[in-house]
Amino acid sequence: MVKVAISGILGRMGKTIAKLAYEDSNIEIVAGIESPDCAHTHDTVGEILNVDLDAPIVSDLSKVIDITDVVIEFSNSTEAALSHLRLLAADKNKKGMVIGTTGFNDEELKEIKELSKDIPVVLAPNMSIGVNLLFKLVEEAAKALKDKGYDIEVIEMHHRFKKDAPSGTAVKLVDILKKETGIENVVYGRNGEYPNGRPSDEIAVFALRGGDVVGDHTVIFAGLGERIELTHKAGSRDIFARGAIEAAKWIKDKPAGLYDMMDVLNLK
Ligand SMILES: NC(=O)C1=CN([C@@H]2O[C@H](COP(=O)(O)OP(=O)(O)OC[C@H]3O[C@@H](n4cnc5c(N)ncnc54)[C@H](OP(=O)(O)O)[C@@H]3O)[C@@H](O)[C@H]2O)C=CC1
Ligand SMILES: O=C(O)C1=N[C@H](C(=O)O)C[C@H](O)C1
Repeated sequence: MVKVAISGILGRMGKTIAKLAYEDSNIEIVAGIESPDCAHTHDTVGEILNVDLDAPIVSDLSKVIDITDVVIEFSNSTEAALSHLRLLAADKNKKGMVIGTTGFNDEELKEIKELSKDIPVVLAPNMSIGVNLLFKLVEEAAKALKDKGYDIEVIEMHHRFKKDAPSGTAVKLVDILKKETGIENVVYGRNGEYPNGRPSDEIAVFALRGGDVVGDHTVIFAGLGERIELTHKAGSRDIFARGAIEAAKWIKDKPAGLYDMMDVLNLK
């Protein structure tokens, strides 16, 4: 049995994870964590799910750290996620953390790497099986098409409420593409004059926002006379939530270190 505290419990992902975790006989939800600034609409996770579950909703992780094995972090705040990680890393019991929050800057990522020397951390901008397979397929395609005259464009679309752009998944796709192709120049959108047309040594990223789109990602490799498009479309947040729950089970009792969903899903 893995005892989890879910951070961002009142959010879209927090509620989805709580619903699926409650149905999982190997998981016990011991607490929900919300922002100290949020309107305190629920006292327990049971009230959110409309079930008999007395797990308290708190705004201070230190109040529930002793009863928690793993924190599942899906707040929309990178500062909140980092402050939770700092607390866990400093705790003598070395609990694990699964981080789904996106939008970390380079300095924050450096700190996550440093703190994960003390506790096991799964950090993944996308916890679905499909997207993690997409990462592999994109790596293969980029390897095969490197220096063969294919322009690379990345397009993502998400719901109108999303706070960060481009998505964490698109950032990871770009990291893979940069590594495999050696291209360093990344542009975000286009506007203006291009007298010499599209430079071959760039990767372009387009972040679309609108409506209730759960999350779409496409990588285009466009050559002269043909085009390959690798696309993943999420139809439900359950795919991310299931991944987060699997990661929480996987990370319990793992040695300290920084892991990703490729480790959890054995896709490496
Ligand atoms: N890795 C993955 O597979 C996926 C990652 N994500 C990422 O997860 C994050 C959350 O997404 P989503 O659920 O749609 O966002 P929501 O905005 O719906 O939910 C986030 C919740 O976090 C809360 N929050 C803010 N500050 C704190 C804090 N200090 N402690 C605890 N909770 C806090 C927010 O409260 P308030 O509203 O009051 O600010 C809100 O209730 C985003 O970064 C998103 O990109 C999303 C889907 C899949
Ligand atoms: O905010 C979201 O909704 C999502 N965020 C993640 C990201 O930024 O990549 C994953 C998913 O696409 C949904």
